[in-house]
Amino acid sequence: MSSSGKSITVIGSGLIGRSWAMVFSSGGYRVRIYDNQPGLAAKAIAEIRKQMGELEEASMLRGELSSSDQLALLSSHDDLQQALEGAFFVQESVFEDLAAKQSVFESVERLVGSEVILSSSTSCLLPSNIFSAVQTPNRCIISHPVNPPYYVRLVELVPHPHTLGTVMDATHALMTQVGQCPVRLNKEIEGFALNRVQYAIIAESWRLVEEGVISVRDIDLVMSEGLGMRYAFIGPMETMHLNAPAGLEDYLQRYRAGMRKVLGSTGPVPQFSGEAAERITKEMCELIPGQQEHLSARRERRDQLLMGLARLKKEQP
Ligand SMILES: NC(=O)C1=CN([C@@H]2O[C@H](COP(=O)(O)OP(=O)(O)OC[C@H]3O[C@@H](n4cnc5c(N)ncnc54)[C@H](O)[C@@H]3O)[C@@H](O)[C@H]2O)C=CC1
Ligand SMILES: O=C(O)[C@@H](O)C(=O)[C@H](O)[C@@H](O)CO
Repeated sequence: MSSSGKSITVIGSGLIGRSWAMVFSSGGYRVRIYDNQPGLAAKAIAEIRKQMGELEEASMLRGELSSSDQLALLSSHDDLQQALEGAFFVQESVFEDLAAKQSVFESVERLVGSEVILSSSTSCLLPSNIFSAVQTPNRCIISHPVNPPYYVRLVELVPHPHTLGTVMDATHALMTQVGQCPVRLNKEIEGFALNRVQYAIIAESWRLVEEGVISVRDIDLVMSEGLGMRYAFIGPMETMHLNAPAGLEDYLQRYRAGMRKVLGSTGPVPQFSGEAAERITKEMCELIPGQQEHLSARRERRDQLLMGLARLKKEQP
């Protein structure tokens, strides 16, 4: 898929809209950014200019083009029709509010051809709800990024019940071409995949802290120094596979009872409020300033871990 001369419109110039603009322009696409708050899209470009300069300075700018060439692809617009001119793909990134998103897509559909792909960045809203007022939902899709999208490249592609396979394929190709890592969901489900897993982890972590089983600091270490060190490089399926030299049945034989006992005792979803919330916030404010020194040690740990995982794979039959 060539980007030359092709245009993408980003609607909403906040944290995610800016990130999308940087990602798409890194792939050589012309990007028109629109925000309904006059002047905000222009401010977003000024912020992007600053970020791209810093990234280029640190040799971390994505794509083949220089920062000035990428910036030349960006334009800000306070008029929606102007922003949509020539777009083959529209990425909505307005507030996580169903009515706001429905209204955006109603307006957009009146201004673009039926072949233009309409995509939402929503974290959790279902496509069948977001696009409920769209006359031609077969060109609609969710492209859910993960914060910060410029560095965390996963994009969940979630179809509306009527989304065409060609629209899923074209969006997958676009996201791959701009360097993201798209995954395909075969149907819509609350929370998609990433947030279903993320919220399950958050719920159990919250419960263990709220019930005084473990401290705020230590539950985060369970993730950052334990599961996260593995999950940064291999997923849960590969983890099971590598943890069972005698095969998955062997793994399940060993852990099935334990998994059932643990999952059976996880109980109702926590309130996510009250004393635990205050305690977590207080402790995080005390902990975070000291975390910077960890980051510098990460690279060495990462290389050691990759070596360890490579050895695990080698030992596989
Ligand atoms: N913040 C995060 O970590 C992530 C957010 N998302 C999703 O991305 C979307 C955007 O999130 P953020 O960038 O964090 O929000 P944000 O609040 O930073 O930015 C939203 C922007 O949209 C603009 N806006 C609101 N209504 C508009 C309209 N009708 N037309 C044009 N512009 C409009 C606002 O002026 C604002 O600049 C949400 O759906 C969110 O759930 C997805 C993944 C991660
Ligand atoms: O965590 C993320 O970056 C994304 O999964 C999101 O969609 C939102 O931030 C979400 O987690 C907020 O609940």
